[in-house]
Amino acid sequence: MIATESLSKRYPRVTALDRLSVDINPGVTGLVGANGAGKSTLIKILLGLSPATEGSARVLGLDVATQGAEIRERVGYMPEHDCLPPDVSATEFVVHMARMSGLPPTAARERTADTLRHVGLYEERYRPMGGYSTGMKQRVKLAQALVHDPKLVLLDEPTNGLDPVGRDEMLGLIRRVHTDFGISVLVTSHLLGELERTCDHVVVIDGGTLLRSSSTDEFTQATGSLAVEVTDTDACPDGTGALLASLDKAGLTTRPAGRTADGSAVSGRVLLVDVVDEGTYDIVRDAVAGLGIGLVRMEQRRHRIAELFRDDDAPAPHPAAPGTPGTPGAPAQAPAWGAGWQQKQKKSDKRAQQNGGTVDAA
Ligand SMILES: Nc1ncnc2c1ncn2[C@@H]1O[C@H](COP(=O)(O)OP(=O)(O)OP(=O)(O)O)[C@@H](O)[C@H]1O
Repeated sequence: MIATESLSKRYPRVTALDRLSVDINPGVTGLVGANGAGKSTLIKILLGLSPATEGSARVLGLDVATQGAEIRERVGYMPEHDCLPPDVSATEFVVHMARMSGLPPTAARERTADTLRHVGLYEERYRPMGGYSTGMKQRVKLAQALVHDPKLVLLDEPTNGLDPVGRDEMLGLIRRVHTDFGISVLVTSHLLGELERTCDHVVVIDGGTLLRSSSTDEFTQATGSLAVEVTDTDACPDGTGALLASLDKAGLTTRPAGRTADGSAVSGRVLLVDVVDEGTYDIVRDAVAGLGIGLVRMEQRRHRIAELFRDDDAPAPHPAAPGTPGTPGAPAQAPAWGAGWQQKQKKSDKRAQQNGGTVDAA
């Protein structure tokens, strides 16, 4: 679908992309990076809207340097910024965009009605868009990207400004763009966590360079950890603490399941136990039975993408205080960016500041 080869984009004071080589296959791909990592720059180059300084890129086999117009005929684009005229309705706007893409009037109207229904806009599609909520505006922006039935859509931060429910709905819609219509998707986000549920593949960039490109499964593959949750009893009022001590004594390595951005544990009732071999399961079971407490669950645990980008030297998690409230069964609320990402984010922010509003005409 997309192939870049040593792609660079240099502005007078900032290198937005630095020799980026990446291949993106059909499906739903997440392009993730902190603010200023170069995501929007890459999208603009892929659409043939901004020339690369060095290197090359092909989209659907077409050269971005010379075949931008052909690419834009076949590719839908949802920009990050608010681009909707306030005085026209969603229907008028999307019909207009469909006509601009070359659809005849009747087909443009039919496709508009179908697409707006698909993104969940009904009666309100006849109202001026100036009165729309952020969620409704994002849906219109998605609809105009889909209306000409492209083979690929490039979605720049589609969940920006949405509340958690709105984010989930938008991510569900994006997933269905591929499953229902077979349209491939490249979606950018600075939130790692939201992409692991939506994407088949994730490309991570930082400071314009490729950090990692792998399938979501590879990112989150099963680890050698067991998540264990136990109950308390009158005889053993801190079941988790007692189990931790018992497993430590048996020579197993244990730690609390999660930590917040400041490194403190949030899921005090869930312990992670490193699996040494099959015998680990028996040791945990016997320890629970020996303490006379109940076993709520014992399951193989998967990584969350954000965990892979935590600094190794980040503060170690503290064992939870007895009785720390937690959500049994739910993974700990990992920060969108681990400590490593936060440092990189600061670097990127600094880079953006250094840029000091310099705007390249490109
Ligand atoms: N026209 C421009 N002129 C000069 N510098 C630019 C221009 N466009 C982008 N940059 C700089 O290039 C870097 C990458 O910007 P880009 O918009 O691609 O990042 P991004 O990952 O999309 O971040 P965001 O999510 O904040 O938009 C930033 O440092 C930005 O300030």
